[in-house]
Amino acid sequence: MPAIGIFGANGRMGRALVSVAKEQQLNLTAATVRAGSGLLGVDAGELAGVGKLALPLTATGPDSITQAEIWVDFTMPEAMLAHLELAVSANKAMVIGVTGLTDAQYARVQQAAKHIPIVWAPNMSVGVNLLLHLVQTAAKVMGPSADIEIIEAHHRFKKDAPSGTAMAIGASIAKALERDLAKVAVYGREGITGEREQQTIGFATVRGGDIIGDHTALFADLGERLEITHKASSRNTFAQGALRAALWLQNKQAGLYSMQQVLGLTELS
Ligand SMILES: NC(=O)C1=CN([C@@H]2O[C@H](COP(=O)(O)OP(=O)(O)OC[C@H]3O[C@@H](n4cnc5c(N)ncnc54)[C@H](OP(=O)(O)O)[C@@H]3O)[C@@H](O)[C@H]2O)C=CC1
Ligand SMILES: O=C(O)C1=N[C@H](C(=O)O)C[C@H](O)C1
Repeated sequence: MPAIGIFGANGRMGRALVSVAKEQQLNLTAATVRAGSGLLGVDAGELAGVGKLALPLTATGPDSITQAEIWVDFTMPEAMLAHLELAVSANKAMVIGVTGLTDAQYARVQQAAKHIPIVWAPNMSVGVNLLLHLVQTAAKVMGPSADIEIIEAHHRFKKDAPSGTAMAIGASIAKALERDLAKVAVYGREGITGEREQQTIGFATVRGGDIIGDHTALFADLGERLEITHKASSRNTFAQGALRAALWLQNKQAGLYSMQQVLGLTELS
C-alpha cells in the first residue's frame, strides 16, 4: 500500500482526510502543517477527533516531503503551489483538491504534471462527477431554448466564489453547447440588468452557516424547468474520493489526471 501524506492536516478537509484514512486503514505516514504552527507535534488523529494515530504533525518542507510517496493537498492556492514545488523536487505524486486557482496558477499545475503524476479536481465526489455528465445531456436537449443558471451554496468560511465545482459545471454545459464560457458567463446581477440574454450561463453564489456544498444546474424554459442538484452531507465524501485518487495514482506516469479518469467515467459522454 503506498505511503500517503496530507498537507494542511489541520484544515477542514485535512481533518476529514485523516479520519477517512484511519477508517480505511490506509498507510498514512505523514501529516503536515505550516512551519511554525502551534500544532507541530500534536497527534494528527487526535486533532481529527478519531483518537491517537501515533502520527505527530510535522512542518511542511523538504524534510517532511520524504515521509510519503503520494501527497494530498486541500489547502489554498499559494500554499498548494509551494507544496507542488516540493513534490516536483522530491518526485512525489499529488492529489490536489484546491479551488479558486487563477489561470496562471492552473498553468503551474499543468507544468508540474510534466514531471510528476497529479490528479486535480474541484470536486472529488462520485455524485458531482456523474452530474458533470448529466448536465451535458440536459444541455444538449434543453439548452438551445432554455435559460441556464448554476446555483451553489457553501459554508460561511469558504474563500472563493463561484465554487470550483460550479465553474466545472459551467464548463461542461458550455462545451456541450459549443459556447465559450468566458464570453457567456454572468456572475451575479444587480440593478436594471435588462432582459436575460438567451445564450448566457448565469452563476449565483450563496454563503452561509455550515453548508458543506450544494450545486444545482437549472434549465428553465417557458412552461417547464429541469433542476439537477447535488448536495454533499459530509466532507468525508470528498476525502474518500481524494484517497481513492491517491491509491489510483500509484505507479502512474507523470501527467495531469482528472477525477473522471479515477472514477472510470470518461466513457459516459
Ligand atoms: N476538490 C474537492 O472535492 C474539495 C475541494 N475543497 C477545496 O479545498 C480547499 C480547502 O478547503 P477547507 O479544508 O475547507 O479549508 P480550510 O481553511 O479549513 O483549510 C485550509 C488549510 O490550508 C492551510 N493553509 C492556508 N493558507 C496557507 C499558507 N499560506 N501556507 C500554508 N498553509 C496554508 C491552512 O493552514 P492554517 O490553518 O495554518 O492556515 C489549512 O490547513 C479549498 O480550496 C476548497 O474549495 C474543499 C472540499 C472539497
Ligand atoms: O470549499 C468547500 O468547502 C468546497 N469546495 C469545492 C468547490 O469549490 O467546488 C467543492 C465542495 O463543494 C466543497
